[in-house]
Amino acid sequence: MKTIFIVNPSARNHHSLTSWEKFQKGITIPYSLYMTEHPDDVRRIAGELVRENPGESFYIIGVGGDGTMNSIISGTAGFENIFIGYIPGGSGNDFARGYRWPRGKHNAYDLIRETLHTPLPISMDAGLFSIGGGPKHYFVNNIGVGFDALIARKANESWLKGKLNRWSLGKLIYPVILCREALSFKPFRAVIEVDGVKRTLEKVWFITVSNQPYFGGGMKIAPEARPDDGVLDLTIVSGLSKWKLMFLFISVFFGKHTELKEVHTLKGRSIKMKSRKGIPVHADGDFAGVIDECRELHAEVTHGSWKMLNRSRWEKC
Ligand SMILES: Nc1ncnc2c1ncn2[C@@H]1O[C@H](COP(=O)(O)OP(=O)(O)OP(=O)(O)O)[C@@H](O)[C@H]1O
Repeated sequence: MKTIFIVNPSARNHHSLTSWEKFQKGITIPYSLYMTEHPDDVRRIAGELVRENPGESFYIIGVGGDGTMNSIISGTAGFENIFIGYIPGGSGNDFARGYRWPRGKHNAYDLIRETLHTPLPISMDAGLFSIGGGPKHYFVNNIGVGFDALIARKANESWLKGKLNRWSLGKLIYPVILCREALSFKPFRAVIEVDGVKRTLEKVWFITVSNQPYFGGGMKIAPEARPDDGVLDLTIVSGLSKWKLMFLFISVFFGKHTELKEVHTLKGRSIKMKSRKGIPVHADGDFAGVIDECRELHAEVTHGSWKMLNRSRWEKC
């Protein structure tokens, strides 16, 4: 079993490299290190490892945030002998929350070391999506259409996120942008199809399709979602007044928003979505495109498509 660390030096607005350099000094297990410049580098690295070491198994440990874990899982899905671990180093780290992985670097490292000689893999799901019949991409946490995608996009573009990340306060950007954008956002009509059943929804703020419960740095948007159950969880927010949006924003941290009459939940394996005007889409917190009448979103679950290296935290529940 070989251990490979794949570090995204640009996570947490480039602050992850400095914290990795400090952390690296404490690693006692043998490992190889790759710094990636682009998300696509991971597939090339995984391909080379598997070709050059036939029959060998690998622990691939991502170091970064949710975008980094998306790139690691997208780049390694389909390789039989790859087991994925994580050293959290991003701004939001919802991957750690949703996959019951330690959020502290040192605890995460201990968990990886625990299974070094006796792997305890667990198969996990991912989601696949495409827009307007374009290329398919993976998501590991969730995709969102509407207001949440708008917030994610504005937050990633904001100069303030970089400044806040310097003090590990990056997620404070979300309430700031939410208040600003809520004033001008216009809810939209959407047509969705879940496992073949069509519905037209009016005055939609956003629709999230989740593989695990968390998004936006700790908001429990899909409290019932499990990344190993073979289904995706939809959270639909529609017909909400602007003042109630603030209430929803607070209650979502506790997963209580689903009790509001404006919040509906569904489960499904195959989802289609379209809307009349250009509505933004995010995948794992990164802007992924827009949907409209001609550009439909398709999402599906890929059950058990990758392996996480330690199942011990799932056995306790
Ligand atoms: N393996 C990779 N190598 C280089 N860049 C990557 C890699 N994976 C993702 N990226 C890019 O780096 C950006 C930031 O990475 P990431 O999302 O991991 O950190 P973050 O935004 O600080 O954390 P979080 O998503 O948890 O809030 C991503 O938006 C993506 O474009």
